[in-house]
Amino acid sequence: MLLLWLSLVAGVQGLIPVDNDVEPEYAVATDDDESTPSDYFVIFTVATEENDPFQRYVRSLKIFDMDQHLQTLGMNEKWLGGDMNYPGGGFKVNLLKKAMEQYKEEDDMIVMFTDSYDVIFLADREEIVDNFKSTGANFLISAENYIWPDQSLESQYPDIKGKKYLCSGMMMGYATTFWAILNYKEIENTFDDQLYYTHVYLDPNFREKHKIQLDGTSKIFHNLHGAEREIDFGFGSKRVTNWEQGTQPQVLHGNGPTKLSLNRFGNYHPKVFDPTEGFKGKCMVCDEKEGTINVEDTENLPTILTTMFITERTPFIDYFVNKTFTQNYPPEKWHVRIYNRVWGHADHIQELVNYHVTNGDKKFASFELKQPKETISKKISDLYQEGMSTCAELECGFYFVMDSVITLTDDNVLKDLIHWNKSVITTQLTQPGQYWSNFWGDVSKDGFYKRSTDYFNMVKRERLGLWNVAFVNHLVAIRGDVIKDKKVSYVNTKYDDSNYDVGFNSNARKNNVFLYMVNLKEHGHLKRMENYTSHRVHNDLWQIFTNTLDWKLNYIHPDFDKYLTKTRPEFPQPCPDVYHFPLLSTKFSWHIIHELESMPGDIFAGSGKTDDKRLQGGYENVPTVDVHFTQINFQQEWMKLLRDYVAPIQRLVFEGYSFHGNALLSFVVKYHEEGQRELRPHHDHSTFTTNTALNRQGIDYQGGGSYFIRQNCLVRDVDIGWTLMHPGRLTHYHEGKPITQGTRYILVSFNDP
Ligand SMILES: O=C(O)CCC(=O)C(=O)O
Ligand SMILES: [Fe+2]
Repeated sequence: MLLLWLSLVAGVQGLIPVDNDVEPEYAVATDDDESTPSDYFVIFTVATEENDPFQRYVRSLKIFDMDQHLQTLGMNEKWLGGDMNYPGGGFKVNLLKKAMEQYKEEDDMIVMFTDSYDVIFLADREEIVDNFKSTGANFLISAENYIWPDQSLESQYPDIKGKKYLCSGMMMGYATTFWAILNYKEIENTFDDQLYYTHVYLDPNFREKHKIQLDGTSKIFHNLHGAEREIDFGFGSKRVTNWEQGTQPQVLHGNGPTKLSLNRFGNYHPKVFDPTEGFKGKCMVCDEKEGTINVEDTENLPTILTTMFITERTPFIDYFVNKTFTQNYPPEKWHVRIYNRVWGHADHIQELVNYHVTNGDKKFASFELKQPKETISKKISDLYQEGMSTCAELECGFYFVMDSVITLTDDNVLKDLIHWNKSVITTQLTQPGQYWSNFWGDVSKDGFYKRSTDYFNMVKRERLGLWNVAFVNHLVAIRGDVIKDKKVSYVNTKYDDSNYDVGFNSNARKNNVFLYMVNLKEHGHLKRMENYTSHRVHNDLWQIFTNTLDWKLNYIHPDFDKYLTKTRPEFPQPCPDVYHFPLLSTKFSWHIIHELESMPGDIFAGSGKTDDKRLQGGYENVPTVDVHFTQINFQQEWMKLLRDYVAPIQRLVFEGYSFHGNALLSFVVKYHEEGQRELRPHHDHSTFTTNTALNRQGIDYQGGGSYFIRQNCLVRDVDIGWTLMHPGRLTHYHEGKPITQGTRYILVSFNDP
């Protein structure tokens, strides 16, 4: 026994690197030692490059401590097995034959062969070997429902339990048997390997002599093609189960058109994500450090290129450009490009560039702005492709595509994506309150959207993790080496120019590039681009219905939310029952003034008289020089603002009353030293009034202010966007104090008249 034992161990040395300095202890090994014969195991695979699916394969082996058994054949060698899309692969058989020669007499050794790009392991060696032994076979080959590549052999297949046709992507058995199989016949490199094994299996004498079986019931191997529905996903700690056969397969093969299915299984198994832990589940792979980039190590951060693409008219374009420029990344390692294809944005973009680049303090590694005169005649896909080639020329470590449809609300997006070190990755961006996002869980045959079973769980942010998905766009980080190796491209003649992103994703999938989406952290969202008007100066002001969240980010005062949580006694009250809070942003104030002042002629002219045709009664008791929101079609927008932001504050400060949502008169008042300077004492035609400062007392004008006569109280120094809220038709008899210099703008709304 001991003699045989030693010869076995000699074989093991070929599999596991042995440290020569260590005294070999195996000669005195006991049965439960590491090097018992059950250890005598090797897994072969053939792979010519260490791409994403190969890394997934190796990780699945590592999870079960089996990577030590792996021998990869053909790595970095030229593939001689013909076109992978057609029958071929005899090359695999010949590589195996060469590698197996050394084990040809090892009759206790168990050898496994699997494909790697479309295979994952789901169990450990012990379970696999035990299951193998329980079959009584000397050699076990995986089975499927379809005959390939030679249908004419149909009648020769023996009937067995479960699936009866052979698939050569996964097999295992004793080394001596495998050797016999590999030597059944000579095989050309370009001959089909599956057909080779089929001939072996369909030779009844050979099959019986060598006890060759197919694994018809997925005891070990499960091929997904035509058998996806037999499989119960099993989650995290639970196993993938073939409920039709009552088995728990240990190796899963995404053969044929089931690659995306396998990707989905691979999002959970082995030990990738466990949705059973807690409500949201647990991303197990997210905790793995191996292969990731430490983005805290600023010295060693990769050089990057970010490219902003503006290919359609975009609301809140300045927010998009600003948030890109202010990302947290060392500028000396950061190249920036802008491709603008929209004439209407050209001047604005130039201004933003002047601010951030020409006059900014960040000195970028390089910068270029391409305006419509250069970009408009080019195809969109060519612009994206050009950006990518620039990245290759600049030897960048990562290339970021950033489309103007995105809104980033976080400054660490670049680093957070680089961290994962993936070939292609995005962060989940979704239209607020919608299921429209920047990734697809699955694609149909034609390459377009298809819902995956877990898409909603991700979009609703119920499952947070790192996901291998079918399609990503709008914010995409692509690793430099993937670009250099030409595995990704925006050029794809199958799709028209407007579907440049569909073409990109299709190319990537074809080239075994995984497309990741991470949703651990909320980095931003997507805007809606439809219904965007173009006839205003500040069209964004009218976006409160279409892009409500962006409207808030841009036009509501940054401190507004803090006041929602205050109690009434905490609320600033400059005069009795006159409350004071930050409502609108400085940007809103500037935009609304600018919008009115850029209208042709003088839109304020003609107002300020008691006869007022704009009013239903045609008469205004205490007229101001003003513009009513009805005049600029802003009334509905303003009412929404009242409902969404003013009403909750009103309920807080005037307890027991609830805003009815009416406001017939909302207007911008202009006091000017040469026009109307003041407003005489009056009551407002409202239950409560809001009065918002749109410019600065002491800078833009002198004097002014709201004076509450009965309370003998003047409020003068109101910051931009801050709003006074006071009772209207009773108790707060008030006047507008005269300005002594400049122009004063206020926004007044008579609420619930
Ligand atoms: O000038 C002010 O602050 C008061 C304006 C006012 O009372 C009004 O427009 O009704
Ligand atoms: Fe008033």
